[in-house]
Amino acid sequence: MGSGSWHMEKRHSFKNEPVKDVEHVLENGSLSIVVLGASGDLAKKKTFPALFNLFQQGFLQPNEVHIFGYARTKISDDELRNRIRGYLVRDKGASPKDLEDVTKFLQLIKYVSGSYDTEEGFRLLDKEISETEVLRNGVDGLSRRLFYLALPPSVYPSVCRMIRHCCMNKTDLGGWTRIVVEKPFGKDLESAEQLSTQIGELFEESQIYRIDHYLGKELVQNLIVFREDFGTEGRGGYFDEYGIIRDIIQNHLLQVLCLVAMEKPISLKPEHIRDEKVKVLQSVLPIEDDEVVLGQYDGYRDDPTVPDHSNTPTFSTVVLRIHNERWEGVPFILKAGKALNSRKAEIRVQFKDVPGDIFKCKKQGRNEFVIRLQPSEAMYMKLTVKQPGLEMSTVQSELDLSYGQRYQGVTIPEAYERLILDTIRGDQQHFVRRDELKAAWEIFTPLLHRIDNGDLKPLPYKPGSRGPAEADALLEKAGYVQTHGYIWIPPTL
Ligand SMILES: NC(=O)C1=CN([C@@H]2O[C@H](COP(=O)(O)OP(=O)(O)OC[C@H]3O[C@@H](n4cnc5c(N)ncnc54)[C@H](OP(=O)(O)O)[C@@H]3O)[C@@H](O)[C@H]2O)C=CC1
Ligand SMILES: O=C1O[C@H](COP(=O)(O)O)[C@@H](O)[C@H](O)[C@H]1O
Repeated sequence: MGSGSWHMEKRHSFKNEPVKDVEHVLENGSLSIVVLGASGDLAKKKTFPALFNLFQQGFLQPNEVHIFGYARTKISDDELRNRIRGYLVRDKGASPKDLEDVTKFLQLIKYVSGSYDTEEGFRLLDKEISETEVLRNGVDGLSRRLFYLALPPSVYPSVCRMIRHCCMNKTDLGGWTRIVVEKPFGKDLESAEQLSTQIGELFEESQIYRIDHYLGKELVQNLIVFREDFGTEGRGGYFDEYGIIRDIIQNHLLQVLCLVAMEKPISLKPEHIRDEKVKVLQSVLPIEDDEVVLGQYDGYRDDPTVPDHSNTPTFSTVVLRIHNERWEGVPFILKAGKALNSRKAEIRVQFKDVPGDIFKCKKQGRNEFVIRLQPSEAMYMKLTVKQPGLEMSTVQSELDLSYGQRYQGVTIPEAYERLILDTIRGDQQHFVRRDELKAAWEIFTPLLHRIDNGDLKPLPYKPGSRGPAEADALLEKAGYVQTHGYIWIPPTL
């Protein structure tokens, strides 16, 4: 950086670049990526598009990679390809080059049909993988096998057993077998521990990648507001069994909180970072009922897959207290909801008022540091400054780092893209370790059981609102001061 000016270097390529302090071994040889549950929603909307983006950027080399879809539905290779084709190219619209890449990518995909609890299908899958390995490797390549479980957790144990018995990498070729498991990892502490034990008997912790896609987002830290402008349309059956705390707060928001509140790790090594996150989780005090507001939007129960008397919260605000030297007395407010007034995810750090304010409370609001995760990724500092002019009056303004403006032409990778690449590279930094998962469930299980037993009831709120008014009252009680009349507008180009 020169004096008086600055410049930005664009990273033209970071393919195979080792990340500092993380031991990556450059590997060559056959890489088989198996998407189990390939017929499903997540596979078509997230997993295959992420693989396509990695392929387009050269991280998945056609001479090394083969992709397998596996599920019970009886379809051909081409039928699977046709199901996912329309999801591969991002919103921007497809260029002729994109379409050419889509065709090349789809040619790498094969489909195998089979059940999740019998050996027949998995033996067939192993045969298909082994044949491509022989074809790709010649004599000295590696056998790398990545199994992505885009499946309901109820089948994880049997699927893991089948992989272990039928589909492990060929050790005579070297390489590895890794499995990626989706949330929800259980429904409470006991069921999560049971699942962890079942999978842990089959695979080493270093082979298990518990994915939380919030950890793959570009801007991830403490999160005080999380709002969505859509309800549970089409997912009511799943959602009603889990509710907003299990769906978003216990995992995504808590992970983000850990990254904000943790102390500096000894190094960037995944285990050092995860050690610090566990310390934060273990320092969280039991949740008090009067620091929780639950809501359910009007109309939620109209979904035919939702029971008429459902007590499931679609909204929650929860105050967490971290009992350690740094954070004693600071409320961490986690808020998430369906069918709210806007769809956004952000971390908002509000600064206390300065004691002995010489402006005699004429300031418009408190200073805040905001990290906007989505949409319009940005970091901005909301500040009270002097209104330019002869008068000594104040106004709110911001120092704004908006990514769209600052990093023009740079495509921000999708969370799943980054995380799948991490799995291939063997980097577990952004995945949830077993003890982290346990500590996270320890925090929320007592509250969840009280909700499940009907001891706490959700309050109604209107779709398109901020949630129940009681939630704003809780924020205020916790010490958060809402700013009125100031709105940050993401800059347009
Ligand atoms: N969809 C999303 O946006 C997100 C999903 N997830 C998680 O990812 C995983 C997959 O989600 P999603 O794709 O939405 O799920 P789906 O309900 O679409 O299920 C995926 C596939 O699993 C098979 N399947 C469904 N139900 C059962 C069952 N009861 N027993 C055995 N097999 C079944 C079906 O394939 P077939 O019948 O062909 O075998 C289905 O195509 C889940 O754990 C979910 O919580 C996480 C974040 C977001
Ligand atoms: O895991 C889930 O996350 C999505 C929100 O993810 P985002 O990347 O779109 O912010 C949420 O809508 C869904 O209910 C939940 O299962």
